[in-house]
Amino acid sequence: MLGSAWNKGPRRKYESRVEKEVVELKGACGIDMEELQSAVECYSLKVSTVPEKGRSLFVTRDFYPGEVIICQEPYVCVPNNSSSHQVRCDGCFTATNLRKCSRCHVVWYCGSTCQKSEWKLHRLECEALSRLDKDKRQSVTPSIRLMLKLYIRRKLQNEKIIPNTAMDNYNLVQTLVAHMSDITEEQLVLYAQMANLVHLIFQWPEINIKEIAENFSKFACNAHTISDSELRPLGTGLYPVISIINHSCLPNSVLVFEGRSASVRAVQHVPKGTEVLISYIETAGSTMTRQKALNEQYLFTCTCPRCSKVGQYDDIQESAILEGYRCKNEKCDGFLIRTTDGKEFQCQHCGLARDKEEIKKIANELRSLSEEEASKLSSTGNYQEAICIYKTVEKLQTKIYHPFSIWLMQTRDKILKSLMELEHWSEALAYCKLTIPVYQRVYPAVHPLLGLQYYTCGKLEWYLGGTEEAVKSLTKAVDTLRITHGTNTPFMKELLMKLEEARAEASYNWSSTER
Ligand SMILES: C[S@@+](CC[C@H](N)C(=O)[O-])C[C@H]1O[C@@H](n2cnc3c(N)ncnc32)[C@H](O)[C@@H]1O
Repeated sequence: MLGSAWNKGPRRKYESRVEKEVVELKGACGIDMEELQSAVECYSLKVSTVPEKGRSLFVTRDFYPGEVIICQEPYVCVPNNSSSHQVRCDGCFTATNLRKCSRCHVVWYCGSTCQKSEWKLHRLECEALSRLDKDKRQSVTPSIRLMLKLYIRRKLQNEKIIPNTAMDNYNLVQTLVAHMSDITEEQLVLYAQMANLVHLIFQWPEINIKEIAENFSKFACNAHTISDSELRPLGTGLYPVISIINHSCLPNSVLVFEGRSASVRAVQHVPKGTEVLISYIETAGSTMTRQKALNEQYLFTCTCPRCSKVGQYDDIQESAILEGYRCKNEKCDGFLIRTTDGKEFQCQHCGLARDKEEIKKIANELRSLSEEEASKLSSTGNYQEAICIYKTVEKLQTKIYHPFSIWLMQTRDKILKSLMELEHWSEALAYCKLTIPVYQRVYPAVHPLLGLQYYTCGKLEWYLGGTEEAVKSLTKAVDTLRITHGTNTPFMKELLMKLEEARAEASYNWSSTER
């Protein structure tokens, strides 16, 4: 099944990462790197190479919380349309009033404005897709489409149909990290199969299967999930300058989207000369969980200040709370550590021992419950049935996991979302309140997820008539989200308006009780 170009000759041994970066910085893309440096200089930024990390983005002036460090339109992007995701418009990612392209029957648009704005890119894709039979069209996943669009964009820029700019050209894609020598054989085979499909769809002799496979590997560690203001995933995009930003589990910046355009905002003071760092992953997990996620998808070992604590008492304690077990005494909030003989766990607060076998039994019961089934049920609108499964999971998790467990927090979040869909506001508020102390513990004070949870809490309190509580929660939401999301987006304008209305209502209620 593998393409001939891929099979011919031995797999090239790739140069070491940093060496490769230096070659790329000085060599093939020399001119573009200079152009890129002057383009990012306008943002008060500089690209430098750091040992063990490769290219990195540094600030050349102080940035303050809430300030946009850089924003960029995608080089290419696609909505996550699939059988398990809502279908969205290729232009603006909306999910309403959609119509399929009448020729290829693959791509959707909300109207002629989006269809016209995407036409330059879609024309060649449409031609290629409409040659496929129905079965083959089914195999055109969002990742395949992202690759088709990448090559079309390259072709249109080469032919000067779309202009090249310093921050928007294919040479920047060429400089992205691919990690070809580090990925598993299984991934390699998958990328080669996907590359074959792209080759077959295009039938363009000038594109080479090996290069397409390498670009799939680049997507895996450089593309970003485009999400809405409430961090619900909508699609995937490649932003070649934002892709220069490295990861930290204690980042100084956050990546958010407004429509398809991406903005990186400072969440704390970023002094001149500091590296801009965002988080690539969910940072609520233990060091081991975070390291695993980073190693598997991004193929590096994080050495940020949080990860450097691995093995120290603080880190052991944090892992035991976030992902470990609870004390047998229900009134005790202590965390458990395995005893030296490995047969039991011991509470580090009250000293009570807990039998490993008893925990194992409940863990097995938990494993037999299908959370996958619950997630399918809620994605098809069967919220009541999904809640039943999640509540059984929650009951068992409460028996074994620490009250600040992230597993318990995630289950309660799923129950909360389903309850909101069913408009069971009062129970939803109770669940939201259960999650907030965990959010406060696992996320830094300025984190979009914490801000959004305050927002949900505030909205529910307001619907339920708790105006004063709503004002407090919405104020906390605004304090956080004005930094992570800015103040000019429709989402933030709506939140600010809700806060104003809640304040007005609270002062009216107060003045009427005074009278
Ligand atoms: C999106 S790219 C970031 C830019 C990249 N440094 C470059 O040279 O193009 C992601 C890759 O950068 C590297 N990287 C990112 N953050 C890192 C970190 N904290 N430590 C080491 N390598 C890191 C990893 O190789 C990762 O796969």
